[in-house]
Amino acid sequence: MLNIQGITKHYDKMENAVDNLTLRVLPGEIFGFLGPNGAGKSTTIKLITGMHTLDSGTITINQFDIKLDTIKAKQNLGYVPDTPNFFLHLKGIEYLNFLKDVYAIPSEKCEQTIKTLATKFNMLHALDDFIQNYSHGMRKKILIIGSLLHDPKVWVLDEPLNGLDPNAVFILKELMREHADKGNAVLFSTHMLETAENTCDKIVIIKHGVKIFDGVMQEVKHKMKSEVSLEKLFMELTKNDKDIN
Ligand SMILES: Nc1ncnc2c1ncn2[C@@H]1O[C@H](COP(=O)(O)OP(=O)(O)OP(=O)(O)O)[C@@H](O)[C@H]1O
Repeated sequence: MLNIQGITKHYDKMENAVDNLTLRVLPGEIFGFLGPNGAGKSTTIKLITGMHTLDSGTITINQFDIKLDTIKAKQNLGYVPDTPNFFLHLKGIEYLNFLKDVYAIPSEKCEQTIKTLATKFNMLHALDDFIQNYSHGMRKKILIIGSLLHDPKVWVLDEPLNGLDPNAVFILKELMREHADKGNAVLFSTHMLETAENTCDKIVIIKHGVKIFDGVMQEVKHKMKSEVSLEKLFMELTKNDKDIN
């Protein structure tokens, strides 16, 4: 459903920020995207969204190529950026209604989704306030709500857990599971390994833009013949630069 094939991106530095990366997120899967600071996670996610252009490789979102069929690809994508400081001059409800118009979502359906999600995230009371006056976590929540209004086939979240309170983390994990269980694909980046371990069906670890692990925890445990934690695996892989996959 999300198909990333041999993508490469470099900025002005000599080395690639993302280097020949391939990964697939299938319908029904939650994919955890891990890696040390500067590994290339946000760059990859921005390539998926079309905010950055690919040097080479292809990305398809529900079979629509982000380069060749940009509008359709974006219609199938829900995106939560890592920094939530957007549309600060709008009220929460104005931002959500703006998205309703952009994605041409029927009003009744949209209102219902807003009500359901805002209630879950304890944001109903804040919808008439300006986003500028929101806390970091509230800004994150309004972006999460907005990213789901059009019921995207592929939901991509860049460090969504940062700044959320424990209740919101719980709700978000539930929403990711529900969204995947409806046959959609979910990919999120995080440094919170314990959450990744208990939320994700599969994980990929990258370093210097290169994939160093891609698989399911059960496979890892089997391969290493021990009950290894994701934290231990991560430390080992990112320290030694070894590809055990
Ligand atoms: N706009 C940019 N211009 C130039 N270099 C950039 C830009 N954005 C990212 N980079 C570089 O690309 C590399 C990958 O950065 P990226 O933000 O994708 O990493 P990340 O895995 O998301 O890191 P973190 O976990 O710290 O958020 C880094 O070396 C970074 O300095």
